[in-house]
Amino acid sequence: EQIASQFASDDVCLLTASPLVKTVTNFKQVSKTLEEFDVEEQPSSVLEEKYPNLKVIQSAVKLLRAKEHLLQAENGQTFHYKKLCICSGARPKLLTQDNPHVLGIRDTDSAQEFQKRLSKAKRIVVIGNGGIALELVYEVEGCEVIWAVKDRAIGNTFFDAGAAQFLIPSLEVDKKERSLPCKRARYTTDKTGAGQSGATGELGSALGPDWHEGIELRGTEQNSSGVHIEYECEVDKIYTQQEFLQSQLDTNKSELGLWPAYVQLTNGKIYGCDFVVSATGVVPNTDPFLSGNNFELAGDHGLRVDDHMRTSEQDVYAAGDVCTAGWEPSALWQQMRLWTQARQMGWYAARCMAADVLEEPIELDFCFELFSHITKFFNYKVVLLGKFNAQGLGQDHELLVRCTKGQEYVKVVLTGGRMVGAVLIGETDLEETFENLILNQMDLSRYGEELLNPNIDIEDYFD
Ligand SMILES: Cc1cc2nc3c(=O)[nH]c(=O)nc-3n(C[C@H](O)[C@H](O)[C@H](O)COP(=O)(O)OP(=O)(O)OC[C@H]3O[C@@H](n4cnc5c(N)ncnc54)[C@H](O)[C@@H]3O)c2cc1C
Ligand SMILES: NC(=O)C1=CN([C@@H]2O[C@H](COP(=O)(O)OP(=O)(O)OC[C@H]3O[C@@H](n4cnc5c(N)ncnc54)[C@H](OP(=O)(O)O)[C@@H]3O)[C@@H](O)[C@H]2O)C=CC1
Repeated sequence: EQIASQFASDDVCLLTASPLVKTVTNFKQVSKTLEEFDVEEQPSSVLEEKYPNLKVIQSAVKLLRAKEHLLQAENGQTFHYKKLCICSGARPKLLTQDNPHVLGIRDTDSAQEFQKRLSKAKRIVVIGNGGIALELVYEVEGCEVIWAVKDRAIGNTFFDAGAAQFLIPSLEVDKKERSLPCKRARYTTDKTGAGQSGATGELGSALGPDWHEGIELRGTEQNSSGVHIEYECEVDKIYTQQEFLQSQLDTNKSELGLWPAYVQLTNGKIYGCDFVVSATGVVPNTDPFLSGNNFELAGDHGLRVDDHMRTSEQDVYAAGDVCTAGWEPSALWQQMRLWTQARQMGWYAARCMAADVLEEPIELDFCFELFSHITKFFNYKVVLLGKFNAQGLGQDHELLVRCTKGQEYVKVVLTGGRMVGAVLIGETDLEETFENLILNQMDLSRYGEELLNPNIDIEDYFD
């Protein structure tokens, strides 16, 4: 959209493997860096009507020859470009490939497959301790969930053990008694039921906020059988029923019951289950269509981009989950593969492409100054700012925490008396003030613990 509006008389092509195009709507800048928006899937005609110079072509790219500036699509068309931006996202990094008992969740198709399998399940095992696992264990009903996490506390990619402690009781509350959802970015999925995947069957767009809204995530049991958490363990082995029964494992097999699959954890425990959800992160979508070029990849296999979102191939930019920020980041920003950052990177990459064509200078956008994310976990609004988990600070930091059970959890990270990060759970109303305190790096030493005193209106304090 940004390129099409900046170069109204040039042809812009959006090549996508998905039949529907995701668009950002109701964009709202909540504060300097925090933003809220909806993500909607729309037919490509909506976008083409808005930008007459934009053409949406629904066909997966099968080959890129960057030196020749050309792309080949699966529908047989060849495209010559002046500038190209790769936004091919990421795919689930599954525990094991091609195991029919292991599912990942990424797009509408995989979410529907999950729902179908869940509707016949009594027990599932969820592996991983990030965004998807947190959402699933809370949303699934009528099915026992065994949740195996590597860490000592839940949700390690998003918060610390204190926040986890605050959230855990929500898992025990009966779903009917849970409070109403709070406001957050809404993601709407295609209601026609049209699948998203392209010809390769693997290229649907990632789901986003509230993907589970409107999908019933229910197993076969009448009552919710709850979530059982196994801490500090990983998967040792996954057995099919036949493999398990034939194995020499020193365990009472009949006691474990008869299940389609069995998961052996590194703590020695074995659980029978209907299937396993591998919510173990993502890997950028770079193959096979980018092979044969000279792209520099980062350690996480993302396309490394510089501060102008340029890859190592000339005139090829990248944005979103597929890329890895290769510039020296601000002390308060880190990359996380999220909607917010995908939108910001796409918008900034387009501006960089335009600046390069027009030979104009461009500075790294302000949104990369401070990490910020608004989301929802266990029905609580969650705001993450800066080095919210004291990432990279070693021992050189101090934490201040305020917690009211069932209501709010506030944590700030200070280093040298200055605020560098915060986790805000619940309706704290502190995000804007804390964002300002982090951005202006004011010395807060003299306020000490008063900073989180609930009887002080902190907004007035620092006005
Ligand atoms: C279950 C789930 C829940 C999530 N919840 C949240 C959340 O609450 N908040 C949040 O901020 N983030 C969330 N995320 C993360 C967020 O969805 C991603 O960070 C975001 O979608 C990345 O956007 P992207 O455009 O880079 O990639 P994608 O959205 O994955 O889009 C990539 C596009 O590239 C296309 N494509 C791939 N290969 C090709 C090819 N060869 N040719 C043509 N087209 C191709 C695909 O069809 C797709 O349309 C969630 C992710 C998942 C899986
Ligand atoms: N509300 C939100 O903002 C949401 C965001 N998302 C995003 O969607 C994407 C996919 O989500 P998700 O898959 O949950 O990815 P995440 O990166 O959020 O979490 C992956 C989790 O799996 C763990 N893990 C990795 N490998 C293994 C393994 N072999 N065994 C056990 N655990 C392992 C990771 O631990 P470690 O970190 O120690 O490697 C981490 O806890 C992410 O980019 C995520 O940010 C998804 C849902 C909601």
